[in-house]
Amino acid sequence: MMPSVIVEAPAKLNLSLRVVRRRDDGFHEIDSVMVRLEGLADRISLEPSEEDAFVCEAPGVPTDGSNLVLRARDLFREETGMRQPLAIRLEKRVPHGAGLGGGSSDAAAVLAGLNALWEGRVPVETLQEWAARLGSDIPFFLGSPVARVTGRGEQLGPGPTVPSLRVMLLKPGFGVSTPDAYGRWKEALPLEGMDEAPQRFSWGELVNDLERPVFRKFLFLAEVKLWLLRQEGVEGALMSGSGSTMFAVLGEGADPEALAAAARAELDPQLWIWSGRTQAG
Ligand SMILES: C[C@](O)(CO)[C@H](O)COP(=O)(O)OP(=O)(O)OC[C@H]1O[C@@H](n2ccc(N)nc2=O)[C@H](O)[C@@H]1O
Ligand SMILES: Nc1ncnc2c1ncn2[C@@H]1O[C@H](COP(=O)(O)OP(=O)(O)OP(=O)(O)O)[C@@H](O)[C@H]1O
Repeated sequence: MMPSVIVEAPAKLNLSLRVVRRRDDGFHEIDSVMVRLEGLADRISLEPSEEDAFVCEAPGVPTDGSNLVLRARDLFREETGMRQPLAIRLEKRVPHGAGLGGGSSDAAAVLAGLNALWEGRVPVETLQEWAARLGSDIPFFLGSPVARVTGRGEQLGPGPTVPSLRVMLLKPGFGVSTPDAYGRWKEALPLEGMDEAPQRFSWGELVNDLERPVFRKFLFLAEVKLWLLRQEGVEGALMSGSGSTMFAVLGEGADPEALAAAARAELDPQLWIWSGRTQAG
């Protein structure tokens, strides 16, 4: 019997997300700098067994064939002919509907993990081609921790040199649907009082063209951004991907625990909050 493997599936942030145009196939051409996070990751165990099984206890995450973990498993099997039954367990730590690429990262981790069980026979470029069939964001998770992505998100290029950034993530109880966010792009009018200009840093800029359409529907997210920008030690604030996670880039003087307590007291006691670092590129 093959050995088992445990793979980590880290979350991502979009430091910049420019939407260039809507394509004829309904997808949007984007130009984005994506970074992976250090220490915020789902965990997936892939255990060769007598028959297939899949366990995921996270509320709201599908356990049927629509879960990206199973879609990645099935695609790997179709392409390689690997037949070994597997007991798969997915432990979610990354919230879903959050713009953190949780499901995408799970799919990439399964492709990489199954390839490890398959003695690394599939080159990473081929895994990335398969990944792109499952979702636009997935190839990124099989490449460098910082990358510039174009096309519908599946074309990877070298990213800028970004140091490990101190960040704080805040997510309200609701999620945002990615197709809905892209669908509202362009129609949305500017929001009064909202400065959409890129926030510039020595390593690049923070900007997200999906903020305007998403903020129009979820004004609370605009409030979170403005609140963050007023706090001491916060150097920048942005929505990640299509939301609903808002993140702050923290200066060395910021106190994440005090910030989290203030956010819960002043914005929403139910906020999910995580603080840590991005992986350096
Ligand atoms: C918002 C981001 O997270 C930013 O990194 C991604 O662009 C989303 O990528 P994803 O979740 O992997 O998206 P997919 O699963 O490929 O697509 C879901 C849906 O989002 C919309 N979509 C997605 C990617 C893209 N470049 N343009 C789009 O219009 C399409 O309606 C698509 O049917
Ligand atoms: N392994 C998975 N983990 C989480 N959600 C999954 C998974 N597989 C399928 N889904 C479905 O996909 C939806 C979006 O989840 P996901 O975590 O990928 O969203 P997201 O944070 O918006 O990602 P992105 O940043 O790629 O837009 C979920 O609400 C769920 O129905």
